[in-house]
Order: sequence, then structure tokens, then C-alpha cells
Amino acid sequence: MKIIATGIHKKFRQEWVFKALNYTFESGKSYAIVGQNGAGKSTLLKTLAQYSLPNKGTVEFEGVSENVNKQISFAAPYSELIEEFTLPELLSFLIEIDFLDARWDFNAFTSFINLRPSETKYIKNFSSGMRQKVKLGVALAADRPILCLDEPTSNLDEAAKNWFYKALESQRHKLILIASNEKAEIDLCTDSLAIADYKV
Ligand SMILES: Nc1ncnc2c1ncn2[C@@H]1O[C@H](COP(=O)(O)OP(=O)(O)OP(=O)(O)O)[C@@H](O)[C@H]1O
Repeated sequence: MKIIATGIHKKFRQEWVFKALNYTFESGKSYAIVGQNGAGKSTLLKTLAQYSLPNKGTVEFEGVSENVNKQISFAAPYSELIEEFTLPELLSFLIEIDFLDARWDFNAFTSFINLRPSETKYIKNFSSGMRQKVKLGVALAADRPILCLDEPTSNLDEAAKNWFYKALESQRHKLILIASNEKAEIDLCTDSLAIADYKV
């Protein structure tokens, strides 16, 4: 599978975030999207995932015959969980809509993420680190060939970061995109794309 970005430009009002970006992303590789705060990392990630349209140019998925959304799992600080659910309810819902395989029941998932909240605790009452671990766990557990992660270790403690680094190793067959300015996250990737190279 490939994501092929051809001459993509993105702006908000009169402000260009990136221009003339040509890049091919392939399965089996991991790409760090790097740049300073406000450079456009999240915007590029969303554009590549086809959550946001470029003003000019195209993003194509090679080797995908059906709905491209079903090829992607995405986790970001701004992505949302269903706050009114408990974790068992969230997992049942994700299995019901075919986002997760049926084997991801509460026991399997909590042992995968190495975090076992009370089964009756609402997600709205999870701490920010618990929330982030659940988002990452869901994204990693989904059997989808493209993994998009924005600042994946934000709010994670050292043990949770190490869990993520290890969990990512089992995903190396996927096409992985990580938007980050954390050295440890960038170092996980095989390739790197600097937004600053696409400003003029
Ligand atoms: N929906 C929007 N409307 C207007 N401007 C936006 C919108 N989304 C992003 N921007 C602007 O686009 C630029 C890039 O934002 P983006 O969030 O992609 O940067 P980033 O590199 O991910 O930043 P950070 O490292 O701080 O998370 C910023 O100037 C931001 O204000």
C-alpha cells in the first residue's frame, strides 16, 4: 500500500501551511513528520489521512479498492473517545462497528495496554494519560494497514512510553505516520519529512 501526495498545497485563509509537497509513503516504513510548533504537522497528517482536503494537488491511496477511511487508524490529542462510555462499553462498540476484531474484549485489551481501569469508570473520568493510552491502544489494536499518530507519547509517563515503543515494533509491516517534535518519537521512524522544506 502507498499514499501518494502529488503537489499538495494547504492554506488557512491567506496563510500557507505547506506548498508543492510531493511524497510517496509506503507500507513497511515509518515516517516522522517534523517541524516546530504551528509548522503544520497535524495539518499534513490530517491531509494525508484524507480527513482534510488540500487546496491544490491530490492524495491518492494506491492498492485500495474500497473506502479509504477503513484503511486508517488515527490517534491524536484532539481525537475523541466516547465520554459517556465505560471502557468495556467502548470496546463493545468498536467491535460492533467492526473497528476492532472480536478478540479485543476488556481482558485482552487491558492486558495489551497494561492498564486496567475499573470496569464501571466512565471515560470522562479517565486521567489524560489513561485516555491517551486507550486511544493508542485502540489505534494499535485495529487491524488497519495505515497508522496515523499525532504526538503519540503526550501525557504518557516513562513506563507508558516504553510500552508504546515496544507495541509499535509489532506494527512495522504497516504504513506508519507520526507527527512529532519529540526526539524519541522521531527516532522510532525510518524516514523523516520536515514541513519547513515545503513552505516556499
Ligand atoms: N482549522 C484551522 N483554521 C485556521 N487555521 C488553522 C486551522 N488548523 C490549523 N491552523 C493553523 O495552521 C498552522 C499549522 O497548525 P498545525 O496544528 O498543523 O501545526 P503543528 O505543527 O501540528 O503544531 P504543534 O506542534 O503546535 O501541534 C497554524 O498556524 C494553525 O494556527
